Amino acid sequence: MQRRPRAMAHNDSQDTPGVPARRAALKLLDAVLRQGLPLEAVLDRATAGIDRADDRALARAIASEVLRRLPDLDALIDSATARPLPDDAKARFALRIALVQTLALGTPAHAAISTVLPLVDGGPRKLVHGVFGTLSRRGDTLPEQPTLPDPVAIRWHAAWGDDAIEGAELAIATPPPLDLTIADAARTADWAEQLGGSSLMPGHVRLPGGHVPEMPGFEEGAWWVQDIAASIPARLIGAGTGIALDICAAPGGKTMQLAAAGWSVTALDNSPTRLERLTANLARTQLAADVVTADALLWKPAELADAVLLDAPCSATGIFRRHPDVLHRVRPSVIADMAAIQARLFSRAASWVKPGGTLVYATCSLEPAEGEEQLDHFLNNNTRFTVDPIRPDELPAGLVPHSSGYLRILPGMLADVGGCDGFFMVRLRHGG
Ligand SMILES: C[S@@+](CC[C@H](N)C(=O)[O-])C[C@H]1O[C@@H](n2cnc3c(N)ncnc32)[C@H](O)[C@@H]1O
Repeated sequence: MQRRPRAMAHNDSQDTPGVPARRAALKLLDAVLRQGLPLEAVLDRATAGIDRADDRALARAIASEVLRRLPDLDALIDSATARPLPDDAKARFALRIALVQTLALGTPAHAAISTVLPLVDGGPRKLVHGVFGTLSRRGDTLPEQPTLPDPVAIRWHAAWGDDAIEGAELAIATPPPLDLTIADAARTADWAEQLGGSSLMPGHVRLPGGHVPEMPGFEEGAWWVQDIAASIPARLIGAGTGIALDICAAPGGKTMQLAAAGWSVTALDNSPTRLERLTANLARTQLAADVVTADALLWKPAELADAVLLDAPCSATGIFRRHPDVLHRVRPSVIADMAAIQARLFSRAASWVKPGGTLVYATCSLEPAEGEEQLDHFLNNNTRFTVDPIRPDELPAGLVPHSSGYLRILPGMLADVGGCDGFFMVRLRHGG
């Protein structure tokens, strides 16, 4: 484990305005880049003591943008130093934070550097000031198409080729749209009109953005936020009145889809805090499900289900647009660990499906080990199940099922209408 930057020990109350947000951004970057933690998991801790919501949001925005632009920021820094700074040098962290503000977030140069220099107090202030000044005078900019970190580019190139790399790099530079799933698909056109959005398929509305709690329909629970790709696994199960098990359910996007489609849903998750969000979502949308807090590797249902949805825990590399930390902290060992858990969950989920019933397996991952390879392994070990091929008419225009019947969503797909998350999903039928 590398050393921690000394700035961690500082008392925020001593700071001038603007500095606490940058100090929190430094803590977030330290947690992701050096400790390998998810940014969301450390957000509260890193921003503790910052009263203003907009300062907390700024800290997160700065850290996220650094993570999106890291290889290009580092190339700029290296071009202005005689010898490369170590990756974990406090000066490099400070420069990344200052530069991303001027080059990507529109902060004036004097504000960006004056709020970052206190982060290196008692350290290389002169160096940071000098490198920042050199780059500002040169008028260097970041490339329009950001560069993926090398290990990710190599891995995804080997799996998916040039187009996916190009698609991923362009996706990093484009703010993702806000997708909503409409509880009553028959009202899709009404909501698209009321909210000023467009629809890519029934039950879906896409907007450029928005302040969700203030938007019409939020309080009455007419819709919930869900990327269009994430809405497809539950759509593959369709409407029904039998028993559906959603066994990695929280925060509940797919549980709500299944409940709205008529199923008697049991929503299971092993995270009590994430299940609190699921329960609040059900209350807001006035949809019903039995909520169970349990480890799916130990739990068993009382009876077999007509449909089982396994939206398995995964590396989440498919959601890099909104969570760019995955580009840096998901290493091969993380993927292998997740794949081992997925294989166990997949075979347990299969044992809970009635003869003739449906099993959907999905991951928001761009790693074959969490998608195609899981399916191969499952089919080799569960001969009662066959792939129930996904049909093109079940998908938004622009997404096409693989010839083997599953759906692989890669970066660059749907790019002309704003893109979507990366996913793998397959529908299987229990042959009895
Ligand atoms: C991809 S997320 C699910 C997202 C959810 N299906 C939705 O649409 O809102 C995976 C979930 O699996 C849960 N999980 C991880 N390991 C689990 C286990 N062994 N048993 C039950 N849930 C688990 C996590 O807490 C997480 O909420």
